[in-house]
Amino acid sequence: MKLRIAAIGRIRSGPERELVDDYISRCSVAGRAIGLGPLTETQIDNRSLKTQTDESRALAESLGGDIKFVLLDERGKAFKSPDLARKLGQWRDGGCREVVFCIGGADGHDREALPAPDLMLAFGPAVWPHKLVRVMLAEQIYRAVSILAGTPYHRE
Ligand SMILES: C[S@@+](CC[C@H](N)C(=O)[O-])C[C@H]1O[C@@H](n2cnc3c(N)ncnc32)[C@H](O)[C@@H]1O
Repeated sequence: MKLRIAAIGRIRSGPERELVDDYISRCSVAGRAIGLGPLTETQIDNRSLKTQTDESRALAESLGGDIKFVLLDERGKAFKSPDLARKLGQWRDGGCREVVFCIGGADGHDREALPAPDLMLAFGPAVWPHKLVRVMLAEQIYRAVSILAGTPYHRE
């Protein structure tokens, strides 16, 4: 089952770029033997997108068919890491082809321009900057894959 982060805005360089790239590559290695990955990233260039609705439409167009759609939103459900891992494992075992995790831009999502999500995932009720959300999401996906792979990365 492929894994993908789709995000509004491009992170070209800097500490967030380095962290996201590191988790993406670690995740793709850890998931290889257990049918998860690669983890990839779609960065949506929003320089010519004028409104939140334009951004959400562009996100919707990038999704593709036959996917599980995870919307990142502070109003969503917070998951313990092992529970997120379990959810990904269930989707993989159920024959899901790809999971796409979507992060909005500075103004968030226009829900009417997006399909209904299979899961709305929150990293708590606080609003985080979208670049940090991308780093945290890449890490949590890597953590979930590590849990399913049985590696010692995650500790409780
Ligand atoms: C700066 S926030 C946008 C905040 C916007 N005012 C709103 O109402 O959604 C940019 C994006 O980061 C993600 N995000 C921010 N905080 C989050 C949280 N606590 N949990 C999950 N995603 C979050 C969401 O995808 C959001 O669209």
